[in-house]
Amino acid sequence: MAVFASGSYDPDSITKYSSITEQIPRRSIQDPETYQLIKDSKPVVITDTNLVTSASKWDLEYLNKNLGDGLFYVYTSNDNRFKYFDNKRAEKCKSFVTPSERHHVTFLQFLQMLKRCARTKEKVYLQQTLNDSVGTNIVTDFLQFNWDWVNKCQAAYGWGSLSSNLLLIGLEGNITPVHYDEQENFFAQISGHKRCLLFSPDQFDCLYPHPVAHPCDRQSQVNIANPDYKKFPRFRNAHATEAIVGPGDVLYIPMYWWHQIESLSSRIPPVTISVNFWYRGTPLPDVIQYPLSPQQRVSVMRNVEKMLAAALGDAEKVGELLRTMVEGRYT
Ligand SMILES: CCC[C@@H](CC(=O)O)C(=O)C(=O)O
Ligand SMILES: [Zn+2]
Repeated sequence: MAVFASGSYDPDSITKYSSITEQIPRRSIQDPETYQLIKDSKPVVITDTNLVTSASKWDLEYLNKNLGDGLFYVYTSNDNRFKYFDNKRAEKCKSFVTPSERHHVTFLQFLQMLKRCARTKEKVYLQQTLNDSVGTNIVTDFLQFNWDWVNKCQAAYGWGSLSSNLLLIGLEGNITPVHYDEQENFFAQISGHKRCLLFSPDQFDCLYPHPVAHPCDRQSQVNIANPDYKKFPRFRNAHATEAIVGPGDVLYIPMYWWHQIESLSSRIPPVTISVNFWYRGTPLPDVIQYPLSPQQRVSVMRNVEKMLAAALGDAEKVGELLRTMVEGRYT
């Protein structure tokens, strides 16, 4: 494997997908278009926010010294895909095979797992909400994030409160497969490069999410690297927009936008480090404007699935009822 200069990535490590059609714009915080894109709930890479500059010194050694002796959620996967699943639902769903395994370990144990991956080809992904168990140096770095800028954005767009900052430490090749979140997200890249593929919320019908009651709610059933066009024919019509983010870049992932995030390979640094900023969405407007936005349609579909599961007393019966309601009547 070639060694790449620090801070670069191997362009050959980028899987070619047919569904990519355009690039996500890269803009400065000085550029008014940046704020128009965010206002329009459109993705944009903001290149000079200094949002997490205080974390640019975060590497495995510094984090091991300063993250404290708390426990961290670390996922292991036999392939390189880390598809999110709801642990509680997974435990209730006997037929569900977990796509990865969740471990609760110290940072030192995480480093040992990383070392083992070099031998076993297993993949590992630390995904931990930053909490008050971290050491004082990390608290200092955290307080030195550019809160002035991000708080101004939160207020300007009427977003809800910051729900969490998730620390992500991944290996080259790690993939978080296509899914959407019900939160606004400033995704800050600290170390290494990640390739981000985004699909607009109006492509819900091309991306076939699992049922809302399923452990993989919000996750697409389509593996975009090897789509099953028999089961998911409309994926042929999907079109993605792409960005490669590097240290200092902040990608705005609007709420309900589908995204797949891939850690690109480089040798220096051996891992990718990111911190996301998840904000609760804007509260519902007093007066609903019609036609509904694609995001509002997704929210309505989610509520219908939840309501029917509750009304029937069994989420497994929702599909049959919907087919009875629609087939031959609403087609
Ligand atoms: C568990 C969250 C993973 C992250 C993507 C990634 O960096 O792998 C993401 O999907 C998000 O920030 O919304
Ligand atoms: Zn996400």
